[in-house]
Amino acid sequence: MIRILKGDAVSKLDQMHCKRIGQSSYELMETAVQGFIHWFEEQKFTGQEIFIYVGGGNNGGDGLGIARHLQQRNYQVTVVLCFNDEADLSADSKINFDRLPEGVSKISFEDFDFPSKGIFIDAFLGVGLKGKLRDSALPIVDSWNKQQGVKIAVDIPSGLLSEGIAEEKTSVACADYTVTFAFPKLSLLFPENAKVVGELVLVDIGIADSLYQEFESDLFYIQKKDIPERHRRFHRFSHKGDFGRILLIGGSLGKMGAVVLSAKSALRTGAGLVTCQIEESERFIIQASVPEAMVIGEDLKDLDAFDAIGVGPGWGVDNREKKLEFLLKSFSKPMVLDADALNVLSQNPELLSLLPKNSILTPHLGEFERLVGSCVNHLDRMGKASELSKKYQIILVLKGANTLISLPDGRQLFNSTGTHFMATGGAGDVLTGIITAFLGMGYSPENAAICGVFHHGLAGEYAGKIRFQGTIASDIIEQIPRTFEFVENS
Ligand SMILES: NC(=O)C1=CN([C@@H]2O[C@H](COP(=O)(O)OP(=O)(O)OC[C@H]3O[C@@H](n4cnc5c(N)ncnc54)[C@H](OP(=O)(O)O)[C@@H]3O)[C@@H](O)[C@H]2O)[C@H](O)CC1
Ligand SMILES: [K+]
Repeated sequence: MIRILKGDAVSKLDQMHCKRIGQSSYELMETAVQGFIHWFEEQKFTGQEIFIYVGGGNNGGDGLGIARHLQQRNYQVTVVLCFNDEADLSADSKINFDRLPEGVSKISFEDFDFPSKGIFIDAFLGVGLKGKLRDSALPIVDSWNKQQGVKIAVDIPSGLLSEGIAEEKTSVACADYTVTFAFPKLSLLFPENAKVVGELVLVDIGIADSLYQEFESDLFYIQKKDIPERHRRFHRFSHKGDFGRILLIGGSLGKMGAVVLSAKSALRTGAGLVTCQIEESERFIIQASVPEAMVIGEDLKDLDAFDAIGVGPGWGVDNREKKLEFLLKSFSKPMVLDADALNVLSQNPELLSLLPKNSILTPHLGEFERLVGSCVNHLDRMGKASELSKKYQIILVLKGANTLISLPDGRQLFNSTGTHFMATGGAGDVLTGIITAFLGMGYSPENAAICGVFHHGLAGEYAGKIRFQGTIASDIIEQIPRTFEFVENS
C-alpha cells in the first residue's frame, strides 16, 4: 500500500530515490513528464490549442517538459510564463526551458490574452508552495479560473497546499483533472477540495515502495495491486459453509429494499448462506426478491451459528436500543454496523463500549458526525475517526469519495476506487452486504474492510460507465463479480 507523505517530504524522497538508483533529478522529472503524456494521450482530447501555465520551480519544469513532448506530438502549444526572470528558474526547469522547441510559443503572463477556448495545463505551483498565495500570484490564479476549456493540474492545483483545504476565501486554480506524481498528496483526497481537484489520476514515477517505508506516516492509499494478496483462496472441495453463514439484520415497513440490496450484494460477493432477520410481516418481500436468501423472524436468539452479522440497513431506530444491546452482548465476533444501527449508537453512546473488538462501522459523513459531533473539516474528521477507532478498538469506514478506513492501531487508509455516479440511495447497503460477506468468508476485519471498499468502488465505476447518472444500487451489485475478474486477472 502506498504511503501518503507530507508535501515537504517530496524533495527528500526524490533525492533518496535518485541516489539509490543512480538517476538524476532531471531524469526523474522526465519520468514524471512522460507519465503525464501517457495519460494525456489516452484521454484523446482533440483539436484544440494547449496553454501551459509554468512557474519557476520544478512544477513549472514539469510543464516545460510536457510542452516539448506535446509539441513533438504535433499539438499546438503555448507556454504562459508565470515567473519574472529566466534566472529564477530551478536548475531542472532551466534545462527544460532551454530544450523548448521553436514550435512552442512563449508568452509572458502579462501579455497573455484570454483565448476563447483551449486545453489548459496548470504547472504554475506544485508542492513547493509555502503558506498563503502571495498577492503577485493571485491574478494568475484568477485568470486561470476564468478560462473556458479542459483544465488539468500537474501534481496539485496551484494554490492548494499539500495538507490544505480550499475554503471559499482561498485562491486555488480549479481543475477538471489532477495528475499527481508518486503518491496522492493528502489534500487531493479531502471532500472539501473535490471541486478544485476534479478527477484524480496517480502517475507512478518508479519510486520503490521500500523507500516510502523510511518515512513516518500512518496514512496510506489503497491500490489495485494491494487487493489480490488479501483475498482468501478457496479450492475445489470448498463448500458453502467455507464461504460463510452470514446474518443481515435490518429492514422495516417501507424500507425493506435496504436489506434486499445488502443480501443480494453479499451473495454476489460470494457469501455461502445468507439469512435475513426481519419483521415477520415483511417476510414475503425478501423471499420474493432474493430467493437465495433465508428469512428468520426477530425472535432468533442463537447467533453463534453465524460467521458474521451485518446490522442496520433500513432498520429504523424506534425500539431498537434493546435489540442492539442484545446483539452486542450476544455476538462476540466482529460485526458490521451501518445506517440505523449507527444512529441507535449515536442516541445511546454507552453501547459503544459493548462493540465486539474489530467491529466495522460504516457511517457516511452525516452518520459520523452524529456519532462524534460536528467536524470543522476533513482533517478534523480524520482526527476524530482515529480517536474513536483507537478508543473502542473498532474499524471505521468513513464513506465518501476516497472512503477513509480508520484502524484501531492508528493507520488510516484512503480508497482509490469509486465514482460520483455512486451517490445514489442504497449504495451504502450494498457496501454493508459486501463487507459482511467478506467477514463471513473468514477475512480478517481489516481485510474485509479494505477489500469491501475497493470492490464496492470498482463495481460502482463499472456500473457508472454503463449507466452514468442513471446508476442505481442494483447496477452496482450486478458488477461485483466483474471486479473479482479484474483484480485477480490483471
Ligand atoms: N517526486 C515527485 O513527485 C516529483 C515532483 N516534481 C515536481 O516538482 C514539484 C515541486 O517542485 P519545487 O521546485 O519543490 O516547488 P514548486 O515548483 O511546487 O514551487 C516552487 C515555486 O513556488 C513559489 N512559491 C512558493 N510559495 C509561494 C507562495 N506562497 N505564493 C506564490 N508563490 C510561491 C516559489 O517561489 P520563490 O520565489 O519562493 O522561489 C517557486 O517559484 C512537484 O509539485 C512536481 O510537480 C518533479 O518534477 C519530479 C519528481
Ligand atoms: K500545479
